[in-house]
Amino acid sequence: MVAITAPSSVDQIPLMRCPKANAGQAGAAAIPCVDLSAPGAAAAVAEACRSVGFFRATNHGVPAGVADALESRAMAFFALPAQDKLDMSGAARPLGYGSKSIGSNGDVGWLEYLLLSVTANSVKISSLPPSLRQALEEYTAAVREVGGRVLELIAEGLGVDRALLRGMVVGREGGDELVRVNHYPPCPLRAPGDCGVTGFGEHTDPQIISVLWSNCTAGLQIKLRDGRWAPVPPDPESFFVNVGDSLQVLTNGRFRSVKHRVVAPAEGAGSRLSVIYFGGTAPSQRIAPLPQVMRDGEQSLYREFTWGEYKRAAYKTRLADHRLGPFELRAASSEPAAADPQPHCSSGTCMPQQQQQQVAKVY
Ligand SMILES: C=C1C[C@]23C[C@@]1(O)CC[C@H]2[C@@]12CC[C@H](O)[C@@](C)(C(=O)O1)[C@H]2[C@@H]3C(=O)O
Ligand SMILES: O=C(O)CCC(=O)C(=O)O
Ligand SMILES: [Fe+2]
Repeated sequence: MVAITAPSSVDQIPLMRCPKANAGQAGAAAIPCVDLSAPGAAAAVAEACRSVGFFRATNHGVPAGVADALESRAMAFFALPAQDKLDMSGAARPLGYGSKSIGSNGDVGWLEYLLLSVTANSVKISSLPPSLRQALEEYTAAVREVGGRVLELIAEGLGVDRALLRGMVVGREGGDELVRVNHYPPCPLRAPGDCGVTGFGEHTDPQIISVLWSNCTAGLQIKLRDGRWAPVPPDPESFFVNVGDSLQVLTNGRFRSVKHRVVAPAEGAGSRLSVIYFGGTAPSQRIAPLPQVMRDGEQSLYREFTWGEYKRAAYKTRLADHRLGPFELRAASSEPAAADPQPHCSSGTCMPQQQQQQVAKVY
């Protein structure tokens, strides 16, 4: 097991329980798969973004070694003492190294992570080990290509200029692309009832798209349109793409940003490692429905805003909040209740505090 000495401020975090996925294997089957190199990929991508807001992408052209190299370098980094990780990366504010605390508004999860900004040519990192830095650079260059290809396919599927969305995001000067490496060690805690421990609580991603890779340890779940949670079977040979809030707005709600969450691996399951590329745009970019997707007389469901404005507002919210709410113009885009169909612990805490403290020391 990876030994992490958590900073004392997070030793006492309440760990949230995470009810089991309730869409079962049928839910997993509901996850669309798109061969990015096939003829008809644009239509398939658009249909997946419309129906689920999430899909598995195959034939993406990234050699397996690229993610594998990053996985081994990242695991070696996360195995270092906490102080070394903090010294090398700085404490997440929001960029840097974080442990258990997500964002700055009280969200917690059973994970540690690196959150990094991608600049024009490279990942902005001060003093990470050179081998990790190199693996991150290579991975980022590759995943950006996948993101760019997906954005071209989305544009084609929507019937807008093929380069429009890619140009908003990939390598855009002054843009806002992020890479996050999440490490979820096996969790020795047992949540009461039919629950697991929350690794990363339910949320939507605020950007345009997110492209995720994970190792073969499961945990990611997405919320289907009918409110059920579907497990996403891991597949290190594929990438997983999800629609972010900004793409929901750019399509005037035709594509919906998908709620997702991660359940921490149980003891014996191995560590989950995920790497996510978040394709955001420049702070000055206006986020509004693309005129080319609108039908005659169709009204925007959202008031106008820029990415900078949305991001500032988003970072003041809690993970599970409906971040687009304050930007919606009418109830037509109503969000299904955030509440899970299965009841949560009323206290929000599922571990006796003494047990939490013990576990914080193990983890
Ligand atoms: C609780 C939070 C963490 C987050 C910023 C926020 O206030 C709400 C959105 C969160 C999220 C989710 C997707 C990405 O992981 C992330 C980097 C992002 O852009 O929005 C995180 C933010 C974070 O971890 O700082
Ligand atoms: O780690 C994962 O699989 C997903 C994490 C996630 O949703 C995020 O970092 O925004
Ligand atoms: Fe996410």
